[in-house]
Parts: sequence; structure tokens; C-alpha cells
Amino acid sequence: MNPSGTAPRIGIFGGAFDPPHNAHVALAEAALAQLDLAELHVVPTGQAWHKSRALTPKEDRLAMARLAFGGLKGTVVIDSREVLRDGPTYTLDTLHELQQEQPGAQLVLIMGADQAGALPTWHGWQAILGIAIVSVAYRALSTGGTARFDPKMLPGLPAGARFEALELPAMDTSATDIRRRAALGEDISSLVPSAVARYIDQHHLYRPA
Ligand SMILES: Nc1ncnc2c1ncn2[C@@H]1O[C@H](COP(=O)(O)OP(=O)(O)OP(=O)(O)O)[C@@H](O)[C@H]1O
Ligand SMILES: O=C(O)c1ccc[n+]([C@@H]2O[C@H](COP(=O)([O-])O)[C@@H](O)[C@H]2O)c1
Repeated sequence: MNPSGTAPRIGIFGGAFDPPHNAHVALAEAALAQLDLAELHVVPTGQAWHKSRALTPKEDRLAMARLAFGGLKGTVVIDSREVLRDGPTYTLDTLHELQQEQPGAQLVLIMGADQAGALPTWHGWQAILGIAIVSVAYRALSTGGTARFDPKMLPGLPAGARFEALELPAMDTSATDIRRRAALGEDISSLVPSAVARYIDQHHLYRPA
């Protein structure tokens, strides 16, 4: 408990971060500014069972996450547990581990509205909603507009599930678009933190073989 008698809030922001980009950083900054977090864990995904393409090696994604998020103001932990874990990455496992490590903390799972809408496809999603508050940031759609999210649209929403809105200006940046641009040799320096752009260049990431 805090001196105020409330449970410390631990934020969890997971992603493939292939690569981490400016919208990810803006989302993390908004979470630190708005969610009253004692800590923010930025968690690169290990084995993304839900994505059909092979991700860039986890060592590179972890290194880029350190470059992108390591300098943010606030207590930020670049959490390597999922890249170190064998087998498919399940957020539920991460939440169970954090619960054991920090009993009494309130876990706050942070995501874009696109992921929130897909929650019923997640492993153990109803258990996740029993453990964590879900904080949802709006996300610009490639077709224009923003991805709105209303928890009531989730079929089978468990009673007691808690959601919070995270205010974020809609940004249409996506890692898919950045990988595509980098593969074409286009300049991506306005889309990712400069240290990430240097890392991509130095390690020849996203270029055709
Ligand atoms: N432009 C954005 N605005 C708001 N949230 C975003 C944005 N881009 C990513 N996110 C959120 O960040 C988290 C991690 O996303 P992820 O690493 O998959 O990035 P991505 O840009 O969606 O990647 P990809 O294009 O490869 O699917 C997810 O919760 C996602 O909803
Ligand atoms: O646990 C699951 O089943 C699960 C299914 C889909 C996504 N996630 C997590 O959601 C986060 C964002 O996913 P993504 O696809 O936008 O990178 C990332 O931490 C993933 O591991 C988790």
C-alpha cells in the first residue's frame, strides 16, 4: 500500500516493438503522465503466437526497446521476461509473475484500441480481466478516423472487468509501414526515435536479404 492507503499501480505495456516507433513512445509517455503508475514495464514479446510473420530476432527488439523507452522520465523497466521465456508468449503468464513479485500491487495493462478489440482472442482473456485494469489508447486507422473501443462490444465480458481511457492524439504510425519503408530504402527518421533509426541502419534491419 502507498502512504495514501491505495495499492501501487504497475503499468504493463507489451508489444512486438519491431521496431518501436514514435506512437509507442507517445503512448508510454501518456501512460506515465496520466495513469499514476509507480512503475511502467515495457515488455517486448518473445514468441508472438498470434502473428503469422516471423519477428526480428528478440535481441534486436529488446535492444531497440531499451533505446526507445530507456530515457523516458519516470520509473520505466525494460522487462525482458517474455523474450527470455520459452514457448508462446502469453500476457496472462506475465501478469501472474508480476502478481507474485509484487503482491498487493494493482496491475494496469496498457494497449491500443485495436488490441483491446481483439482481447477475446487472447489466451485466458477473461482471467486477464480479473487480474488487471485495461487502459486503452485510441489509435488512428489506416482507413482514416480512429479505432474507438467500447468494452460492451466484447462478447462474454466478465462482470467486474475494469477499463480506463488513455488520452493520446491519434497517430497513424505503424511498425508494418516502417518496415515497408525501410525495405524500400526510404527515410524513417521522422517515425522512430533517432537512436532506433541508427540501430536499424547499423544492423541492416528490414532490408531485403
Ligand atoms: N499508432 C498507434 N497508436 C496507438 N497505439 C498503438 C499505435 N501503434 C501501436 N500501438 C499499440 O502498441 C502496442 C504494441 O504494438 P506493436 O508492437 O504490435 O506495434 P504495431 O505498430 O501495431 O506493429 P505492427 O504494424 O507490426 O503490427 C499495441 O497495444 C498497439 O495497439
Ligand atoms: O496473451 C495473448 O494471448 C496475447 C495475444 C495477443 C497479443 N498479446 C500481447 O499484446 C501486446 C500487443 O500485441 P501486438 O500484436 O500489438 O504486438 C503484446 O504484449 C502481446 O504479447 C497477447
